[in-house]
Order: sequence, then structure tokens, then C-alpha cells
Amino acid sequence: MDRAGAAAAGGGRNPRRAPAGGRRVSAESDAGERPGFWVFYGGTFDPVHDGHLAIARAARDALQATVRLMPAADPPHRAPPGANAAHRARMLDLAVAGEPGLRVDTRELARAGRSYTVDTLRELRAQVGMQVPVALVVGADSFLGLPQWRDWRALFDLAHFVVADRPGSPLDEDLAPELAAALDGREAADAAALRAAPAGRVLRLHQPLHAESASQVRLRIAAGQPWQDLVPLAVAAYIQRHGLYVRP
Ligand SMILES: Nc1ncnc2c1ncn2[C@@H]1O[C@H](COP(=O)(O)OP(=O)(O)OP(=O)(O)O)[C@@H](O)[C@H]1O
Ligand SMILES: O=C(O)c1ccc[n+]([C@@H]2O[C@H](COP(=O)([O-])O)[C@@H](O)[C@H]2O)c1
Repeated sequence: MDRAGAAAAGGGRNPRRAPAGGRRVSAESDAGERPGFWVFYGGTFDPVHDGHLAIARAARDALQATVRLMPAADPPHRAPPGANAAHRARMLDLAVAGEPGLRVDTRELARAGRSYTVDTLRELRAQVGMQVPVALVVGADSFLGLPQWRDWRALFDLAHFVVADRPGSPLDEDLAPELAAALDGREAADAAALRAAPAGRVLRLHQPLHAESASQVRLRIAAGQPWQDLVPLAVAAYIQRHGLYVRP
């Protein structure tokens, strides 16, 4: 974890929560870096599981770019996470350790308040300009809910989307009419189309389906059922060491 992650202690929806010491912490992991293609994979990662990792690897391989797994401090549109931000970021660190082309980006942990993606991307654009390609990796269930995201139409001016198939979320059947309309003409055939423009295209990632979910992991732990096989080994050891998710 970088210093921003280590500094961010809270994780629940606490209006008083702010970065440690009230300080604003920059995204140290990317200090001085100028990637030619920024790829973010945002999530609550409560905890990170094998399905997340499979998608991150598939995106890395399809896009031939470093994928930045970006934990949300206070994720919008869902109940507060079961583990605080420091734990979730630490588990991500363990999950990507030794994985080429995967890293943890803690920029959202450096910001107080809810982690709206549009704010994150606007901050990023202020730093890197509007010309460099930026992509967001999302699961199909997240993408289907896009019209509920803050300022969702603006997101297409800020980033591409890379949408991973997910069991139970058939993209072709469940698209809301406004999302279907917004997608018109945006579909990208390959990663080259994403590299050729700064934002606004949508690429489907047809990786093998993965059924894991973080809620399944949490529920199994709380119910005393086997769960270790759903997460990377080092993450399982961390969860056990810290007694996470024992209470629902
Ligand atoms: N098994 C999976 N297949 C495809 N996408 C996934 C999978 N698990 C998570 N995602 C995607 O990864 C992103 C981050 O997911 P998140 O951290 O909320 O995990 P989750 O397993 O969906 O959690 P929860 O069960 O708590 O809702 C989201 O865009 C989500 O759609
Ligand atoms: O910006 C929003 O309104 C918004 C609404 C829902 C989800 N998101 C982002 O989508 C990513 C996946 O969210 P989640 O809740 O499935 O972990 C994560 O980066 C969230 O911050 C963003």
C-alpha cells in the first residue's frame, strides 16, 4: 500500500470521517508517472476476491496496459463496507503482490466524502489533461446501473468503459433505454480503438465468467461456511488474522 492508503483509516459511512489528520493525501503511487493509457478498476473490494483478480488480469491482457485497482473510500449507492478502507486497501495490496501490470491506486481514499467516479475522473483530468486515453473497468452489473451514477452522461467525456461480463447480468437484455441510447455508436471492436481516443468508447471484455462476489465471501464467513477458496491465499490469511466479516 502507498502512503495514502496507509493514512486512510476509516471506511464506513461516517460523515465525520476524513483522511487521517484531516490532511489531503495525494496519490503517491502515481507520483511522477505519465502513463500513455490510464486504466482504473474501481470497486469496494470488501474483500477483493478471485473474480476481481480474473477481470483485472483479463483487462490488463486485452488492453496491454497497467490496471489500477482503485478502492472506494465511501462507495455510493450501497451500504457502508464491512471492512474499513485501510483493511480493504491492504487486502488489495496482498492480492496484486507479484502480479505484473496490476497495482493499487488509493486516490479515492485521499478524498473525504462519497467516492463519486465523476469527481475522481475530473481530478485526474485536471492532472493529466484531456488528451490521454483513460478507461474504467466495470462489471456488467455496475454498468447496467450506470444511469444511477452521479452525472453519468459526463463520464463518457472523461473515460472509456471496459465492461466485463458477469453471471446474472446479461448486458444485451437488461439495458435501460437511456443507457442503450447513450451507447449508440460507442462500441469499440478492440483495445486499439480505446488507445486512439481519450474517452467515450465502450469495449466488452468477454473473459470466462466468474461467479464470486464479495457479499458471498462475507456471508459465508459470518455463517461459518467455507469461503477461503474464493479469495487469494494471502487475502484469506489476512481476513483470518484480523477477524474480518465474522459478524454480518
Ligand atoms: N465475479 C465478477 N464478475 C464480473 N465483475 C465483477 C465480479 N465481481 C465484481 N465485479 C465488478 O467489480 C467491480 C467492483 O465490485 P465490488 O467490489 O462491488 O465486488 P462485488 O463482488 O460486486 O461486491 P458485493 O457482492 O459486495 O456487491 C464492480 O464493477 C463489479 O461489477
Ligand atoms: O459515481 C457514482 O455515482 C457511482 C455509483 C456506483 C458505483 N460507482 C463506482 O463503481 C465502482 C464499483 O462500485 P461497487 O459499488 O460495485 O463496488 C466503484 O469504483 C464505485 O465508486 C460510482
